[in-house]
Amino acid sequence: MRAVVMGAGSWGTAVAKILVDAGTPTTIWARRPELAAQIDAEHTNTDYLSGITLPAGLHAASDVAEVLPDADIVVCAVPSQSLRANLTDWTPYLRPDATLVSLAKGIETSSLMRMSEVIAEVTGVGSERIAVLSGPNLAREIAEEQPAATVIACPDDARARALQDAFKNAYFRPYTNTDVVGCEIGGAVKNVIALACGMAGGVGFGQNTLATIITRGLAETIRLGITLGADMQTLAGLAGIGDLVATCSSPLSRNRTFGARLGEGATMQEAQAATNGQVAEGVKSCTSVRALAEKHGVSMPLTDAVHGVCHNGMSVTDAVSSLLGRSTKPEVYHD
Ligand SMILES: NC(=O)C1=CN([C@@H]2O[C@H](COP(=O)(O)OP(=O)(O)OC[C@H]3O[C@@H](n4cnc5c(N)ncnc54)[C@H](O)[C@@H]3O)[C@@H](O)[C@H]2O)C=CC1
Ligand SMILES: O=C(CO)COP(=O)(O)O
Repeated sequence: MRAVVMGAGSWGTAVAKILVDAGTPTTIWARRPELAAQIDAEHTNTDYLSGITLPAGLHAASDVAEVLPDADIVVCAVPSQSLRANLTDWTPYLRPDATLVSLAKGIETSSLMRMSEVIAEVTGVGSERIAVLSGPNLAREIAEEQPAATVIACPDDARARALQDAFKNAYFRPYTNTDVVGCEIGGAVKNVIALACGMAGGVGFGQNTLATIITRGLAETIRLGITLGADMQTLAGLAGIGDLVATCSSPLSRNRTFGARLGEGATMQEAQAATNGQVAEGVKSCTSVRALAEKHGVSMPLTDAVHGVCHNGMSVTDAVSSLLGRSTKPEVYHD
C-alpha cells in the first residue's frame, strides 16, 4: 500500500515519518513548493519540526495531481476549518478505491459536521472507506520517536486493521476501533478543554484546578459523545481521556499554550501571533462544539466559558466565577 499525507504541518510531517518508519512507501504534499523541496532534499521541515531529521525515503511534492493518483491511503492533515476547501481540490485525483484517513481534531463551524462527515460529503466516498486517527499524539514527541499509542477508527474493521499495519512501527502503536464518532468528539472537545486548562495555568492556578478541569471536561465530552452515539469505552480510552490528559498537561500543546497566554492577560491577537502560524483548533471549535451541544440539548459549561473568553470578551476571572457560581449537583457525567 502506498500512502500520501496531504499537509506538511507539524502533525502531517510526523505522521509521514511514522508511515515511512512503518515500511509504508509515503509521499507528503506541502502547499508551498519550497517546503516540499526542503523536505525532499534536506529531510527537514524547519518551519514545523525544527531539529528533526526526516527519513531519507520520504518523498515530498507540492502538485496534487502528482501525489494523489498513486495513493491507496490518503491522510488528510490540514486544519479542520480548511478541510472542505482542500478536499474539493483533491477529489478529482483520488483513486476510486483509496482509503481516506482524517487527522484533524475539530468540528466544522459552518455545518457542525465532524471531519469524517465533511470527507464523505465532499468526496462522495462511503463511510466504510473513511477512517480517523486520534490519540495522545503530540507531534514533536512522536517525531522524536518517544513511544505512543493511538486509535485508528473505521466502520470497516478489516480496513482499520490494514491501516494499523501501515502505521505501526517500533515507537507508534495503533489500536483499532469502529467508533468514529467517539474518536472525533474526543479529539475535538479536548482542544477546547486544553484552552481552559491553559487559561487556569496562565492565571496561576495549580494542579487541583487542572485535574478538576480535566475531569469535568471529560464529563462534558462523555455527555456530548454519548448523545451523538459514541461508545463510552472510546471516551475512556486513548482518543478520549488519553488525548485529553496529554493535551491539557503538555506545554507542547498549541491549545493549552494559547489558553495560557489569555490567562496571562494577552489579547486574542497576541495569543494568535504566538502560535507561529500553527493551528489551535479549539479556538474555532469551541463555537461549533458549543452549537452542536446546544442543538442536542447537552450542557457544556467549560466549553461555554472558553467560548465566552475567546469570542465574547469575557475575562478569565469572570469565566472562573461563572463556573463556580453555578448550582451544586451530584458528581455524575449526565445532567
Ligand atoms: N500537531 C499535533 O501535535 C497534532 C495535531 N493534530 C491535528 O492535526 C490537524 C493538523 O494539525 P497540524 O499539522 O499540527 O497543523 P499545523 O498548523 O502545524 O499545519 C497545518 C498544515 O495544513 C496546511 N494547510 C493547507 N491548507 C490550509 C489552510 N487553508 N489553512 C491553514 N493551513 C492549511 C498548512 O500549510 C500546514 O502545512 C489539526 O486538526 C490538529 O488538531 C492531531 C494530533 C496531533
Ligand atoms: O492533538 C494533539 C495531541 O494529541 C495536539 O494538540 P495541540 O493541537 O493543542 O498542539
